[in-house]
Amino acid sequence: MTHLIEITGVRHAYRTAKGPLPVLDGLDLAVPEGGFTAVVGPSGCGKSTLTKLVAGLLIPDHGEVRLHGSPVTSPRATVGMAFQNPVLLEWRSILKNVLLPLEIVPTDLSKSQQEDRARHLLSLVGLEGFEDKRPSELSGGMRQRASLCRALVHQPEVLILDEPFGALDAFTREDLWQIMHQLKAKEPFTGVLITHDLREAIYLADQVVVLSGRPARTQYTLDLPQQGPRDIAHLYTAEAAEQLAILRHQIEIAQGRTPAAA
Ligand SMILES: Nc1ncnc2c1ncn2[C@@H]1O[C@H](COP(=O)(O)OP(=O)(O)OP(=O)(O)O)[C@@H](O)[C@H]1O
Repeated sequence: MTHLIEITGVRHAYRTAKGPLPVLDGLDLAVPEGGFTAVVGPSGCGKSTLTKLVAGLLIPDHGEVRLHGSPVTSPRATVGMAFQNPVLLEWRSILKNVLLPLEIVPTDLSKSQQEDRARHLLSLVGLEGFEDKRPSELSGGMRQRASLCRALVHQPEVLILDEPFGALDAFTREDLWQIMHQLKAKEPFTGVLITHDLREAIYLADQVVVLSGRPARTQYTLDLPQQGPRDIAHLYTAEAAEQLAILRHQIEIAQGRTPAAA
């Protein structure tokens, strides 16, 4: 199978005043085109570092990160990112916030096509009618929906989501999960989701990768094949309970609280 994202044998250490801090030590990850991989692991194990490597914001000390077979050696504009804090610019309308990447990334779209695309994305996430509002006039969940549109507006080949729903209340978070499935059905992308929420991982992803404690390596991969959007009711099935139990066990191993089976 050809993979859009291929990470092989990646090792990376940050240079700090106290010497090198090894963060990744044997990271392997492959995401096929159109795939959606969730990455979970103990706090501070190197999950955000992994996203920086995919975006080309960091270059690994050893090993390789490839997108469509070509090594990532500098920042890639074709990677869209959304974070826990949506960081929308208050002096711009919601529409103009969503259009921001198209002012930076080269595009063949005319100004009116760009605006049509931004409006289309906003309508897909239920923000039709809010295009001219300022970020502070929207709820946290609405701001996060706008930031997802901004991450997708330039049709990135990879969408990286670094705990985008972590600051939302449980109900808003579930709404956003369902919106993610609807978005993916209409605006296909290849995604990497960093999360601490195992339910979120099994609801959204078709592959969950568990990282070990720092320095992190790929400890375990759970495949969750899915055809089309998943019903939220999936989370209350025996199958989901079993998947969650497997992942919880793996996290305990990663945290050093349970020894790995021989
Ligand atoms: N630029 C940097 N320089 C030095 N150390 C860093 C730098 N960025 C991150 N670190 C350290 O590297 C380790 C891994 O950080 P990273 O943010 O990748 O972990 P994480 O798994 O995303 O954490 P969390 O689950 O808490 O969000 C942490 O100990 C962090 O303090």
